[in-house]
Amino acid sequence: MDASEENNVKAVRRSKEEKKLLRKQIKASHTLLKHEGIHTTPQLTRSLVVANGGLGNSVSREELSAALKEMGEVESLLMPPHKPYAFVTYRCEESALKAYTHLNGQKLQCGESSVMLYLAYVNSVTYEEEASVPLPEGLVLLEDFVSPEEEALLLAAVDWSSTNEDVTAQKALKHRRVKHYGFEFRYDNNNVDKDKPLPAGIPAECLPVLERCLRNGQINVMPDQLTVNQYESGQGIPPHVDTHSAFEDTILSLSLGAKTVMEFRHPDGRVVAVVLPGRSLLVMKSESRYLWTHGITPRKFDMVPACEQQSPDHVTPEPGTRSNLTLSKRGTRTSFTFRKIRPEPCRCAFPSACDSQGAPSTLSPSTPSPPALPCCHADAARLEEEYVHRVYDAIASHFSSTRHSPWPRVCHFLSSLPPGSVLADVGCGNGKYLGVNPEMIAVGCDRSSALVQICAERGFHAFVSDALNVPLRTASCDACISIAVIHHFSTEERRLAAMRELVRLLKPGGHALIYVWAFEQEYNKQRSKYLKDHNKEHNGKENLTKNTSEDRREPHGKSAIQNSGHLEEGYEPVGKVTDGKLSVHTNRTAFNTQDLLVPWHLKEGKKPGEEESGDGVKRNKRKEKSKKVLTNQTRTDSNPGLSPGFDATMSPGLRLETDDATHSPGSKPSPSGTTQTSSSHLKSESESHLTAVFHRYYHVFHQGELEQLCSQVDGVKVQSSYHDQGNWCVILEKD
Ligand SMILES: O=C(O)CCC(=O)C(=O)O
Ligand SMILES: [Fe+2]
Ligand SMILES: [Zn+2]
Repeated sequence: MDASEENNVKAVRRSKEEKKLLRKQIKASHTLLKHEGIHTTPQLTRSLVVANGGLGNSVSREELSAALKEMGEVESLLMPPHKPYAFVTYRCEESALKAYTHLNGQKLQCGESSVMLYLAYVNSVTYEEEASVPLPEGLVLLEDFVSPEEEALLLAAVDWSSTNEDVTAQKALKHRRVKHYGFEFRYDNNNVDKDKPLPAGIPAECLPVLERCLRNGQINVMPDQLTVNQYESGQGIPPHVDTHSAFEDTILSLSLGAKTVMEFRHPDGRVVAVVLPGRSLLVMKSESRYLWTHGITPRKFDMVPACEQQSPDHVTPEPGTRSNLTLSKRGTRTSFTFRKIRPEPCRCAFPSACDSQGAPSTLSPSTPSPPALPCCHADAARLEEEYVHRVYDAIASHFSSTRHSPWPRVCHFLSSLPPGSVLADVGCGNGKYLGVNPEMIAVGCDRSSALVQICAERGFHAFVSDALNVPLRTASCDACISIAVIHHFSTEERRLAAMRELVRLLKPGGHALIYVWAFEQEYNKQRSKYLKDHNKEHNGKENLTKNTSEDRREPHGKSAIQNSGHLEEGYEPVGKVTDGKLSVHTNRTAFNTQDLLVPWHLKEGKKPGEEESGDGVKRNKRKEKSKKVLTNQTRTDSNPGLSPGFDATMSPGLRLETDDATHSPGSKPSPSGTTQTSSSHLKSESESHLTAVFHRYYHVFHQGELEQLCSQVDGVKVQSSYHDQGNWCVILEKD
């Protein structure tokens, strides 16, 4: 080939790449318009939207900012929380042009992974910032309360290596380790034995700090109880109210070491995230102490204001409504929580949260009533965000640790695909189907970035995507699978849209396999494993039986679900949507409604590292463990519709690196305030466990419903349909 031929080939290749880039860019612009209402323009302007360069893609402000600054002087960089895009405005158009030319279609390295950036000009940067939420009443954060020297002294005062556990009641909880001084706080009854002081009182090193608090008026009596919590990155404490009957009003929490974000939740759904820097003192009094829950979501990154000096309170509304946020990596944090034992019953002004005044244990945060079935697209999206996406992100690692047996009939479908077939697994979870047939090219996507991260760690190709809008070319796949995904869409319209999207990806003649959870758990006189396991539970497996029955009468379930004082209602299996609200299903029982919330329990109290991700041996071990301790819904590999698990997110061995969003599923109010229910709450449990209950939304399909849905999709026919262990399944073929 002579030089001119070579140049021609290069030019052709270049133009092919350019075309490809253009296509991708158009697609990105289209998505921005469709989902976010962002209009891009072909005209050169100073502002650009950077698709894939958002906090929602785990891109940090620093990383993006560094790349953008290389192109010219940046006037502003707006990174809306949780979004997969950012806006940049340059001082002049030349810089914007340079950024467009050099960064569009280029990879940005973020941490160990990279994202492909697509840039487009915008006429205006339209992102509505909401006013920041005030701190809960009675909450005060005092920064730099102790000096670095005092911090070192206090940290050194805690001897974690001590084997004399009786003295300080040291405990390795699953999500953190704790030591108690003065009195032990017992996680089994969420209270203290007031007549059993511990041999070790509050360490002398704390006294100067406490005296300062007395002098400054933060407290008016000397505390006599100290709990030291130590959190590694990825660990947390479930949302709770410190038991009223155990402790007096004021609670001091001194943060040492790495900063973290503590979320405060009001029963009306308001959530305030407070950044606690190292060496700061948090004073919780009155409403913030008695009524709001406080908790730390277990994750490895927090969203914090990008410019910390600006905001003395470090308050960010949740879900994030400020755009000047960045990701902050967590490190080890040690907190000293000082409290005064309460000798008499509490007579606070918050009886709904007061155990002395008849409310359930204070560790159960009060949360509002469950959501109603959505009546519009926006409501549906919010419901799914709260009751599907956040839950899966929260349970991702445990979910993954219990999902290792691929379903035989799904495997059969995959194995029968010819070598070289391109497969898309939409809603791939931990990727358990991506490696089934090594002869094919399999790519997965999932709405949960935490699960996608697990796929990546396992060496699978996966990306974060909503099933309604998969960024793959039309007709690019020989086969698609959607296993236990479509039942999480809360309107028929959205279920249909998900199906259409799946079909869009297929080549003519391509096949899609779809599994959804069935209303009919008994079919052809055969009960599904899901129901059968219920029987087992009633035949002697003691701790399982206990879990099941607890599900039914768990008193705190009540407060989480309906927030009233009658313990028996609200957590009963409810046969229909009552007063417009979704009902809560009782696990391992037959369904009696199609749209429901399936409770799911996260336990705290296991030893750290018990569930590590890793090889098959470890996984098997985990499975054994799981059998012993998991609550009823955790042994549900027999049904892909159920995400099993005790708390995985709090499991150190399985923590994910990219948990940017806040997570405690259910912990945030929806932006509109229409779905205010928390999808998780805490209950106290015996055996030193704390259990958080999560609720996932499901629409279980009646017989024939899946086929009926398929019939509304043009250009595809149902090749076969069947019932498989409590699921309705179809294989579609594209015309
Ligand atoms: O770590 C903290 O700051 C809070 C600890 C806490 O809430 C507790 O132990 O009750
Ligand atoms: Fe607390
Ligand atoms: Zn009280």
